[in-house]
Amino acid sequence: MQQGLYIGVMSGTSLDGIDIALVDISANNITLIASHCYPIPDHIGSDLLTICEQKQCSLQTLGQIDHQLGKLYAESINHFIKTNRINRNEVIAIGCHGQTIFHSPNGDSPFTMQIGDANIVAAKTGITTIADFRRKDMAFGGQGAPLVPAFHQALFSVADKNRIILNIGGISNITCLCPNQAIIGYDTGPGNVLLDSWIMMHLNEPYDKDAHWAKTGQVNKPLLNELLSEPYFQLTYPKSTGRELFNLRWLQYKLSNYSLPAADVQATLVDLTVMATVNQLNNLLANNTLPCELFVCGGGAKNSLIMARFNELLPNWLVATTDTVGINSDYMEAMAFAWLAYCRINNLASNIPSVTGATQSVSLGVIYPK
Ligand SMILES: Nc1ncnc2c1ncn2[C@@H]1O[C@H](COP(=O)(O)OP(=O)(O)OP(=O)(O)O)[C@@H](O)[C@H]1O
Ligand SMILES: CC(=O)N[C@H]1[C@@H]2OC[C@@H](O2)[C@@H](O)[C@@H]1O[C@H](C)C(=O)O
Repeated sequence: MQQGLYIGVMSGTSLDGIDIALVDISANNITLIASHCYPIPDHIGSDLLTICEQKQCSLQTLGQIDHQLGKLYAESINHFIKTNRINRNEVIAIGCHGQTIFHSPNGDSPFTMQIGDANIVAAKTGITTIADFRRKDMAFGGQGAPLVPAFHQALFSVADKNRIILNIGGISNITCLCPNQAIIGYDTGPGNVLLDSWIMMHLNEPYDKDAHWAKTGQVNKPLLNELLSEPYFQLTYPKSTGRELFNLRWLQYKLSNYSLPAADVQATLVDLTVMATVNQLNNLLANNTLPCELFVCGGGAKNSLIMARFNELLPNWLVATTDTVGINSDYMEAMAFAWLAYCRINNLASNIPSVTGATQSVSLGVIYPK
C-alpha cells in the first residue's frame, strides 16, 4: 500500500476558488496537514460561468479553457508546495477533480464533463496526477456523482447513531450513514448557487455573507412551495444535478407570476436550500429510532441563517458543522479528492453503488504519470 502524502484539488460548482489540501493518508488515519483556497482569475471565472449557464461554446474556446485551467491548477499547486515547504518527491499523487462544465447523468447518452488538463498538472508539478473521477462510475451505469459519500463513510461512520453529512456548496449533497443500512447519498438540489446568482444580479455581490441580505427579507411561502414543486425534488435516488437545472433562468421562470421585494426572494431561497434537505431527511428517517446528527460542510456551513433554520426544523437532532468533529468544513471536498487519489493508486474501490446506482464498485480516476 502506498500510504503517505496526497494532494487534493477541488474547484466546485460555485466557481468561488480552487481548494487545495495536503493530506496524510494511511489505512486508519486521514489527516489534513495544510490547505489553501486560490482565486480563479475573473476572465477564466466568467468564461466558465458563461459556458455552464449557456451550455455551449466553440471547440476552440473549450480547448483553450481546458488548457488555461490545467495551467492554473498546476501553478496553484506549485505555489502551495512552495509556501508550505512541501518536498514534492514525498507527494505520492495529486487528485484533481477539474471543473464540471456539464453534467447530464440521465437519458440515452449520459455524460459528465470535467475540464482542466491533468497532463499539464502532472507535467508542471512533476507529480503523478489522477483526474476524470466520474466517468468510470457512469460507464457502469452510475450517476458519476456524488462521490464524496465513500469518503464520508471512511471518516464519520459510527455504530449507534444516524449521521448525516450535508455539503452545501453550489449544489447540496447528503450522505446518510445509518447503522446496518446501505449508504444513501445524493444531491438534494441547490445549495448556494441560486443565492449567489440572485445577490449578484441585484447587489453585484458574489455571495450573501452570513445571509445579511436574506435576513432583511421575509420567506414567501407560496413561492417556496412553487420552487419545491420542481420535479427533481420528488425523484427517488440515485440522482444528481447541477447548474444545468438550478440556475438564474430557472429561478426567473418560477418568479414570473410573483412581484416580490428582492430580499424576500433571497430569504425564500435560503429556505429552499434548507427545506429541500429537511423534507428528504424526514422521509429517510421516518421510522428510525436511533439518535440523529447532522454535520454540515461546504460554504453554506458559514451561513448562520441556514444553520439556525436547520436547528429550528430538526429540534431533536444534533446540528453542527463537521469542524466540531475534527474535519475542516471548508476542505472536506479537497480532502476527498486526495483520498480518491489514494484509492486509485492502491486500486481500492471508491464508488458506492447504492449511492450512484453503478452496477459495480470500481476504483475511480485516470492516472496521468509525471
Ligand atoms: N460567510 C459566508 N456566508 C454565507 N455564505 C458563504 C460564506 N462563505 C461561503 N459562502 C457560500 O459558499 C459558497 C462556496 O461554497 P463551496 O466552496 O463549498 O462551493 P463549491 O466547492 O464550489 O461547491 P460544490 O460543493 O457544489 O462543488 C460561496 O459561493 C457562498 O455562496
Ligand atoms: C457533477 C459534479 O461536479 N457534481 C458535484 C456538484 O457539487 C456538489 C454536488 O454537485 C456533488 O454531486 C458533486 O461534487 C462532490 C464533490 C461529489 O461528487 O461528491
